[in-house]
Amino acid sequence: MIAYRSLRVALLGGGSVGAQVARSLLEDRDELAHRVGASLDLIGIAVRDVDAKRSVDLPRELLTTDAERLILGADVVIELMGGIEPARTYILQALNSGADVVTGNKALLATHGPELFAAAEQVGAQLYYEAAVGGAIPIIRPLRESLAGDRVKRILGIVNGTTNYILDRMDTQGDSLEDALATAQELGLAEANPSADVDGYDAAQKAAILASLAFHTEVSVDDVHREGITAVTAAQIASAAHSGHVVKLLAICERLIDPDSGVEGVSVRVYPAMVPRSHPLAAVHGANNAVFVEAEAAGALMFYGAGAGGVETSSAVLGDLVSLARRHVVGGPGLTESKHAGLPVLEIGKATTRYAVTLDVIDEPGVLATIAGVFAEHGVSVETVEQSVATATPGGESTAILVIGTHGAREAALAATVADLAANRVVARVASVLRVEGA
Ligand SMILES: NC(=O)c1ccc[n+]([C@@H]2O[C@H](COP(=O)([O-])OP(=O)(O)OC[C@H]3O[C@@H](n4cnc5c(N)ncnc54)[C@H](O)[C@@H]3O)[C@@H](O)[C@H]2O)c1
Ligand SMILES: N[C@@H](CCO)C(=O)O
Ligand code: NA
Repeated sequence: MIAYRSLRVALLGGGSVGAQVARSLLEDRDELAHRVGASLDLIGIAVRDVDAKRSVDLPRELLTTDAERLILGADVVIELMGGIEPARTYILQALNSGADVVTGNKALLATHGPELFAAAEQVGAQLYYEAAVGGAIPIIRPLRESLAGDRVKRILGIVNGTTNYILDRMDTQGDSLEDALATAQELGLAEANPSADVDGYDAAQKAAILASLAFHTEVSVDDVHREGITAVTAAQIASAAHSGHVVKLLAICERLIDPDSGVEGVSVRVYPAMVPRSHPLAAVHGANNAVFVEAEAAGALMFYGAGAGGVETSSAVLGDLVSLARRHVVGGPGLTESKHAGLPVLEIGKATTRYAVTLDVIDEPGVLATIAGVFAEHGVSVETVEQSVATATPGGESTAILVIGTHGAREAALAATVADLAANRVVARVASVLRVEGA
């Protein structure tokens, strides 16, 4: 047996991911030592309660409630507690004492990333976070390293498994949103309070992290336009299916020329959108995640797999740990965060998207012309129009359903069109406005 030098590893958090990381560190000790060229010695696991029941039995002598003391004796700190505080303070403490850090904490990175990366750079420490986006799926390293010589133009990501599960059930089983959410909760996918997932907060955090890396620009979660899935109806899903689309909650990061100033910026947004069934993202079912990257030289790439799960996510954490530990052994500076481009983050009104607008209209001569006129007035070009059979309302009026597909239009122009349509006498109801992406 080769006598390796020892790297002291402190683990903060022994929950769903942390416990699996601890198990691998203990069970695969020799193999990991060969891969790293140093032995990874788990010196302790900081938990809230050493007597709590866990999915994996962790050696009692490793458990401690004194995280600060544990950090002081470590070469590498793995933060898997989640949340902003005390995770932020602990990571800063670790970096400032010269330790390298692995974290999966998207909430923290999307709000305090620049502060953490600056602290790491100041002391030449490394900060890795593959688990923060797409769980087990390698996407941070590909953006940070593999595509470092290319120019990413756009990312379309399904980065929240819970909402993808819900929308997939609505599409494949015909469930209502409420029923699909209840099933996701029964399966332990969605929390009792599902807001972080269904309101798009989790996806927005991941979008901020992806955009920062892809565009070499600091993007915070506050810069991300966010719409969740709570307003998506079974009727919208059925109507999307009818036109060969599927509805997905997308995290969209794209380079954009500001239509007003002509200056390049980025647009980062999360919302449910119709995706053509022929697009690779349409085939992402259940709670899986996928990130579709369009780069100038590489073309279209898709990264697909398990976006969550303790065992699966531990793979990403261990991959980071091995990479960072190798560098720790060899010495030299770690990867620093590249933010030199400093592109402005443009508000959603400057983005261009295609739309499907569904209207209940009065069925009388000239209505189609009136509606086409409203679109034309705002410079929104109509690509397709579909009218379905007229029905009589309880008031005796005849109505028809119109589904209007637009060419690419500015968000602001579309919003003004919809407001005018809603106020028009011939429109009984704007039944649905959904964006179309990936076409
Ligand atoms: N679970 C997943 O599938 C998944 C996927 C990707 C990323 N992540 C991220 O990984 C991190 C961990 O997630 P998880 O699912 O394992 O969470 P979890 O809730 O299962 O575990 C968190 C652990 O941290 C401990 N903890 C929390 N605050 C603490 C404190 N102040 N002091 C000591 N211990 C404390 C808790 O007791 C618990 O053991 C989070 O940032 C999460 O966003 C999780
Ligand atoms: N709640 C998240 C877990 C992984 O970040 C999801 O549903 O994808
Ligand atoms: Na990942």
